Amino acid sequence: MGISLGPNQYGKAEVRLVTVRREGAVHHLRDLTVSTALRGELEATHLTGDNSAVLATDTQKNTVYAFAKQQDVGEIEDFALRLGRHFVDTQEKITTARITIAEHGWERIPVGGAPHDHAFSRSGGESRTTTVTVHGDRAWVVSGVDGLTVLKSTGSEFHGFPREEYTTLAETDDRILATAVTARWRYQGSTDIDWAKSHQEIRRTLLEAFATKHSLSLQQTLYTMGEAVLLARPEVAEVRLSLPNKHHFLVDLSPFGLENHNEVFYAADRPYGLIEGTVVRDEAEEPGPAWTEAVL
Ligand SMILES: O=c1[nH]c(=O)c2[nH]c(=O)[nH]c2[nH]1
Repeated sequence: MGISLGPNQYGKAEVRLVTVRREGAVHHLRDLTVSTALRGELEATHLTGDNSAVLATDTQKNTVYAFAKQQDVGEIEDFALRLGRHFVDTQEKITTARITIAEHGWERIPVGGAPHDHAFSRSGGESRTTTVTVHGDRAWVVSGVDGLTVLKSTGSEFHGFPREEYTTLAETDDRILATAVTARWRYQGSTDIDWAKSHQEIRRTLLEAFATKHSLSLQQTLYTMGEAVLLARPEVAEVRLSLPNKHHFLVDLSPFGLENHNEVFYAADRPYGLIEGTVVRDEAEEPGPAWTEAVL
C-alpha cells in the first residue's frame, strides 16, 4: 500500500496590520487581517525536510508589512493581488498564492459634531448593557457599554516610568493608543430617566474625552473619561472603566532598508495591559446591592 502527500498549502495566518497615513493633521487609518497561503512543489519539505522551496511564513509576514510601507495599501483586492503576484513571480517553486484579507472598519469620532483628525471608533461589535436590582420598593440601575473600541493615532505618550532590571519598554512621546471600553455607570436619584438619551450622551462624552485628551497614560485617559461623564451627567454617581491597552507595535522595517515613521504597526492581541478604575462623585448616593464586586 503506497502512501503519498495529498493537497497542501502553508502560509502566515492573520497578520494584523494597521497603517496610518498622514495628510497634514488628518490621519487615515487602515486595519487589516491578512492571511497568506502558498502552494507549489512542496513535497520535499514534507518528505525529507528539504526547505529549499519553503519561503518562510515569517518572510511572508514581513512582506505584508514591507508592502504596506512601500505603497499605499489601497483597496484590499489590489493589495492582495500585489502580494499574491509577488509570491508567485519571485518563488520558482510556488505556483499558487491565496491571499485572504479582512478589513476592520473604523469611523472618525465626532467631536462637537465634527469628525476628529486622529481619533477613531471601530464600527460594530458594541453592546449596551444594564443591570437592574429591585429590593423592596427600591431599585438601582447600573448601565454601560461593552466593546466600544477606540483608537487614536497620535496624542498619546508614555514615559517617566521606573527603569529597573527588567525594563525594556522604550519611552515614547507619540504612540497609538487603542482600547475596547467596558464602562459601567451607576445611576442615582430617581429612576425617572430618559435612558436612551442618557446612554447616548454618556457614550458621546466618553468618546469625546478619549479623542481630545492628550494622553500621558491610559490611566490618565481613564480618569478623564470618567470625570467627563460625572461633570456632564448629574444622574450618574460613579463610573467604572475597564480598559485593555490594545498594543500597536511599530514594525521594524530597517532590515529591508525602510524607515517607519509611525506608519506601519503590528496590532497585538495578547498579552495586553488592563487598566481599570473607578471615578466617583464626592457626594454620590450610597450604592445599592447592584453595585457590588459582581458588577464589572
Ligand atoms: O498607558 C500605559 N499605562 C501603563 O501602565 C503601561 N504599561 C506599559 O507597558 N505600557 C503602558 N501604557
